[in-house]
Amino acid sequence: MPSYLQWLRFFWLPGLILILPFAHYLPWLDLGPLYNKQLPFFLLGAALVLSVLYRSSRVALAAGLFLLLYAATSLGLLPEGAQGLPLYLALMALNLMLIACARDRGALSLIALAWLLVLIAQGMALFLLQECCGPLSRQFVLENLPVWVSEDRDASVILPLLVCVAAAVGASLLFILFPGPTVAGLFSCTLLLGYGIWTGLPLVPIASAAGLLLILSLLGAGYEFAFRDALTGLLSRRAFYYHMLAPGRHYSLAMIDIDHFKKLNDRFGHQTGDQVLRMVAGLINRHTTGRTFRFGGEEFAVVIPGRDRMGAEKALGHLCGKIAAYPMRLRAAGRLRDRMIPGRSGQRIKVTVSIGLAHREKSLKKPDAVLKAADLALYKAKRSGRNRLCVHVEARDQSTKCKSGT
Ligand SMILES: Nc1nc2c(ncn2[C@@H]2O[C@H](COP(=O)(O)OP(=O)(O)OP(=O)(O)O)[C@@H](O)[C@H]2O)c(=O)[nH]1
Repeated sequence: MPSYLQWLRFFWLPGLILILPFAHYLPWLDLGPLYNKQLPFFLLGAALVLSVLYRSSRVALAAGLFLLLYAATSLGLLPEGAQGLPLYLALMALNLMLIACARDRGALSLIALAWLLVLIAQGMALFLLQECCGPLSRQFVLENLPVWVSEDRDASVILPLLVCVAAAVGASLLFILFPGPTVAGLFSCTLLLGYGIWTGLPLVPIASAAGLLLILSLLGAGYEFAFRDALTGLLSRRAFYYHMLAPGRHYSLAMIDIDHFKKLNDRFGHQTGDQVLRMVAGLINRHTTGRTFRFGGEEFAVVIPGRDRMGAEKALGHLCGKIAAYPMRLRAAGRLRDRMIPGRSGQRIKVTVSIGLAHREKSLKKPDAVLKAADLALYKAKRSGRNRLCVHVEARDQSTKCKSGT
């Protein structure tokens, strides 16, 4: 599966929250509970507490910021009308983008505290500015912004809207560079703020939805932590066991092991070994259908759903050859590059894998039995020379057939 499609997984749940405001247009849906004035305090408070537990300074700052703004408007310290609020929301979007750039350092760290003070100072500066100069006048906007943006909209929302769009673009670029649930959550919050400014939605549903988005981003981070392998980005062994509790009626299971990985580690170092693991994981993902898991160490498992056994065997035989033929070169700094550059020297690293494959069939009904058969086939592939695919064959002698990858 292409990596950009994998990124989309970070937006499934935020997407559901982001379409919530559109439910406005569905007359049969009662959105009354979302307008409960206490709800934002509960949701943002929960996000804040969870962020401390998850040691996420970014979510803590975002939740703290929303809480401050919501508390200030609830107490009447900030104007809730169309004149003042959009500017605060835009400033918030800008800060969320900046927060997304930072690294998590633990919610109670000194840096997080310093940042919170800077954010409060910004809010106060904006408050004083509005107090002494009055709200952003229509005249100012019309004079300083292109006419096309300010013809039929309320002028006071145009500048905040532009700031919000800039923040959302910045956050989306960040997400492309550092995909993850936290950046996805903060990016979704900037979109939410932009939507709030655009429609003039009251702060109650915006703050509630922001609380939900931040909670979901933490739950997403928890899921990644529990079910993803941090090095390769593949699903983890734990996810494999959960998947094998209900793998479906027809599937094939491949166990893939990198050959002589210990030697490679010893010769080129652990860092190079890690890069080889990442590259092999990427190649497996690219050249197989089904779900790929990092089973542990230098071993991977692929569960291919469906009855097409020949198709699975063909794809895995192909994978063996693709990995053996893949040009990996060692850079001077000990880093690998995945393409040969003509004229550049660098030691070539040959990486091969052995694969054991078993299909779910009459004699192998339970997932444990399929796993055992695939493991035996892998053992056979190792013993008969490595760099090959061996398939468990359903027969009286439970034999295997093998095919070399070169
Ligand atoms: N760089 C790196 N090495 C790892 C990681 N996990 C396990 N290893 C190493 O993988 C090696 C596995 O070695 P073995 O189980 O002997 O397997 P092998 O050398 O590939 O031998 P065969 O499987 O028989 O071809 C060990 O040296 C582990 O230290 C990891 O995350 N990164």
